[in-house]
Amino acid sequence: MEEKTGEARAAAREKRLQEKKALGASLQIVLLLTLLEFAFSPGLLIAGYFNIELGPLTPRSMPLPFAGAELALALAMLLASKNVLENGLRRLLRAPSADSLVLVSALSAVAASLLLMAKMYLEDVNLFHQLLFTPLGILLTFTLGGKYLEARLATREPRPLEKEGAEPQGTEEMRLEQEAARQKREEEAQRQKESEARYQELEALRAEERRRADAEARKERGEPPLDEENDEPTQKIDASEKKAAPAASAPLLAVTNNAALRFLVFGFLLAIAGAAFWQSMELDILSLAALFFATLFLACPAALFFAAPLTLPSALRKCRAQKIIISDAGIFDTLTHVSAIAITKSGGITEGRPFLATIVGEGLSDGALLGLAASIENGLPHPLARVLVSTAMSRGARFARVSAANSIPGQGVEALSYGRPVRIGKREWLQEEGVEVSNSLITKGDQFATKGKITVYLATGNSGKGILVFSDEIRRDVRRTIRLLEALNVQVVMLTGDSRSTAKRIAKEAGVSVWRSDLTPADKAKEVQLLQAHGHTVALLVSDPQDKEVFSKADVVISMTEEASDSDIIITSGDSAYIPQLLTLARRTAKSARLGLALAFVCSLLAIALSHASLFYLGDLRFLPLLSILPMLLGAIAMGLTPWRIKSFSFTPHTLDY
Ligand SMILES: Nc1ncnc2c1ncn2[C@@H]1O[C@H](COP(=O)(O)OP(=O)(O)OP(=O)(O)O)[C@@H](O)[C@H]1O
Ligand SMILES: [Cu+]
Repeated sequence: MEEKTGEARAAAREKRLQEKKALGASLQIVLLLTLLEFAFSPGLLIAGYFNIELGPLTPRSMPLPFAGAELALALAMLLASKNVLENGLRRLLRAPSADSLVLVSALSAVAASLLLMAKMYLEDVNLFHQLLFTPLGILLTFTLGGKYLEARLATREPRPLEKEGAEPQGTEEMRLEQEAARQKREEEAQRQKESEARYQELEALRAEERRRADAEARKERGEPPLDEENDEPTQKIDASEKKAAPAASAPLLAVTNNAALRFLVFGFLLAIAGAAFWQSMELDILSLAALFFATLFLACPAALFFAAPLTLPSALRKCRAQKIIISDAGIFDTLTHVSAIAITKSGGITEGRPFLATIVGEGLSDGALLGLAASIENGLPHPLARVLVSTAMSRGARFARVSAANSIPGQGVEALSYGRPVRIGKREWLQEEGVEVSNSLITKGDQFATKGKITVYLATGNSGKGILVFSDEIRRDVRRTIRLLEALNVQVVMLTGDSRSTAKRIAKEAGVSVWRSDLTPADKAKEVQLLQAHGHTVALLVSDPQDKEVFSKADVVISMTEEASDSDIIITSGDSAYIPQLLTLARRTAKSARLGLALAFVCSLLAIALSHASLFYLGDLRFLPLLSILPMLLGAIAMGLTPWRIKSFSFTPHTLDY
């Protein structure tokens, strides 16, 4: 599984930047060589056509030396495009990519031209104007140019939102809040690092113990002791993976690679069919072979490489206009495949702004309960903890002295107060820890839970002392969003760490039919993986930027707050209705690209048909170079016209519905 951390993204970006530089350099060289090639063949031919006497420079009198010079230029071009061609070769037999298509096409151009040169030499005819070296230069220029534009698109920084200008009200407050949140996050990160270190120590100790026990058991059984280094194999795998040749980055739209395979197969079929036809017409073998390779060359639409740079920017612009931040243009391709979305309850389904609704005490006053709870939670980053502390402060509850708290993710928190353990969290967890919770307390708690409230139990020693009941409103936009998602055939799953009863009620109110409750963060990650195991491409809608574990598993991470800066897509307006619309936009983008490719391919087919017609009616391939340059241009133009489907798309915010 690909890890989607900030570092991995930065590394990928660095790689793209280097690729871009290399592509830019190759592009310049190939462009220069193509221009030279142009001066050579069409230039000299036109001069000859107008009877401008160039003496020894006229290809009519000495075609072969000129062809040789052109060949030399063409070989230099191939050398300059080495990276693309090598990459194409590497993938040709395993999984042909767009680069493989270019490789086959480029070599075909050279092969066809060499055959024509052979014919020129053997039969003493002048076929100078049929050579495919200039079209080859154009093909390579288009390829490198498109790739360069794509790399530029991939490395563009997501533009930060305008800082100045009309700020919505309460921005200052929001900024302060965010600042505070950032500080909290940093503290939390520090704490997490410490606890991780502790955990690793513990793991190491446990592993040591296990090894020792293992060794002893073996000794008893009289088996020879195992090698100590049992984690060596994994290291070896790592090393070999690193040694593998540096593969080029994936294209921004996978559709280009998928289409390339089809073009390749079609090209071969057409070339074979054409050759078979002319064989029956008893065409000489050299012409036959030249035609075969020329067909292969024509079947490759150079527009393939313009698919991403010509269609994606309009989609990205649409997003930017709605203040949707897209971290990486490549994520659009993943979006087109999204078939399931996991939504965390707090913040995704509910507002994510819980408030303390009621306190149910048993043997402790409400004030004492609140004070004790707040003292334990003091300084913890959990949303419930923050609410407890601020509520306790505003109500003037007295804080108790407690030891440092130990929080268990998805369960609760424990601390020591006057030597006695005090715990606050889920009922099941408390009971597992040996806490007695009275039946009347359980009944009351369940009543609140079935109403969709979050119930947190507090216990001192091993007796339950009360329940803190939190309310978190359902988002107003969520029902519509879920309906829209289902209309797009996207499976919606709600994930929550809360209890079954609470989850059931919230899910029902929001219109979510599939939900999973009582999940720890690790369980949430597993749920995402389970969906993937069922063949889904999974988007994750998160509110809590701390759920790193789940983050790294999902294919796309969407969030509705800028706090979660690690996510792939941030909908800053916080309107969840944009999510289904984003999926629609992505699907349309892919469709546009596919349409453009289809048009480009039609241009190629037309060129192939015309070249056969020319052989049939005129008896030679005199228009071959023209017939190969024109479809490339037309294909690229067609590609540029397809984004009209994206331009007609517009986001409709949820509020318009009211
Ligand atoms: N610091 C805490 N204080 C009190 N209860 C806690 C705390 N941490 C976890 N819990 C208990 O565990 C449950 C799940 O917590 P978790 O943090 O996994 O869910 P969440 O992120 O708040 O909500 P969701 O999973 O719905 O997004 C909470 O509802 C609460 O009962
Ligand atoms: Cu081509």
